[in-house]
Amino acid sequence: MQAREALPLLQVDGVTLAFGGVRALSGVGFGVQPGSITAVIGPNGAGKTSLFNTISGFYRPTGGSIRFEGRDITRVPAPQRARMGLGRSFQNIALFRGMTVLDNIKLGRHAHLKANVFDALFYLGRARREEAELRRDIEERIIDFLEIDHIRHAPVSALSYGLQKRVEMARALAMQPRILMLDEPVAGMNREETEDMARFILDVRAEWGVTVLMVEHDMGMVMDLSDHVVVLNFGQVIAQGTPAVVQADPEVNRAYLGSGDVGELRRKLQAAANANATVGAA
Ligand SMILES: Nc1ncnc2c1ncn2[C@@H]1O[C@H](COP(=O)(O)OP(=O)(O)OP(=O)(O)O)[C@@H](O)[C@H]1O
Repeated sequence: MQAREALPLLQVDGVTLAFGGVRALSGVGFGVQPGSITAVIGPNGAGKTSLFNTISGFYRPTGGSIRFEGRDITRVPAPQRARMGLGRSFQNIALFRGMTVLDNIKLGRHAHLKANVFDALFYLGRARREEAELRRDIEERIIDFLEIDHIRHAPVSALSYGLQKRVEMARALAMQPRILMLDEPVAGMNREETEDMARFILDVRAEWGVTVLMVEHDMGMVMDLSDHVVVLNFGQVIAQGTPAVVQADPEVNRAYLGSGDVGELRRKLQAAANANATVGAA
């Protein structure tokens, strides 16, 4: 929890996105505070992936603006946004499956360094040595942190789904992001894998100082981990605030009722509330 409101690290204002006649996003606005864990939730088709793709620059919004560290990035191309510090994972894992874990992580790092190729040429020998050392340091720190040392030389295709998700997080971290965007980080995971991932998300903030923005369907996890929750429905923000505020919002309940998800949502919200009451605030 932050002691006071700082300037948002990421500010989304009035973002609108249309695919032909389909309005995927309509005037979406929210801020991500530095050091926070912010979650975007909503029923299927609410616009969560479209929003993520717009923030990371894969989609160009038809209206509105996105500011990152105070700078307007609405028209900045996706690779540049990544180098500026917007790292992300994908709903359907986007790793190179035939390559090893380590090579996938190296690729994340490479994307980060690409902008400095010409600078590096100037300093050639020294810069290259320093870069190689730094690169190794970062890779080792990430491998150690995510507890994936034992699989570093394994091809990604041989790993369980949970481990692949962890490697994807490692690759995103290798870019040394200021904000880590996680698209359904625990989708398809069993309970143990989910708990591991929740711990990594909390630790990534605590130990690496990385701000987290995630899309997630697992309500227990969202309510446990998040400082701020943004609820989308039909491409609009229908509620946002702390987990407690969002859980109490009648429109949120109606949105899930309309989608047929309400039984599941209520059960999970109740479980999360009970757990919070027992454990106290995180
Ligand atoms: N590439 C696309 N072309 C056309 N329509 C799209 C495209 N991507 C998304 N949409 C539409 O935009 C709306 C929002 O979809 P989006 O995938 O962003 O929702 P979501 O909240 O991520 O859903 P889910 O939880 O199922 O992943 C939907 O009506 C969807 O059909």
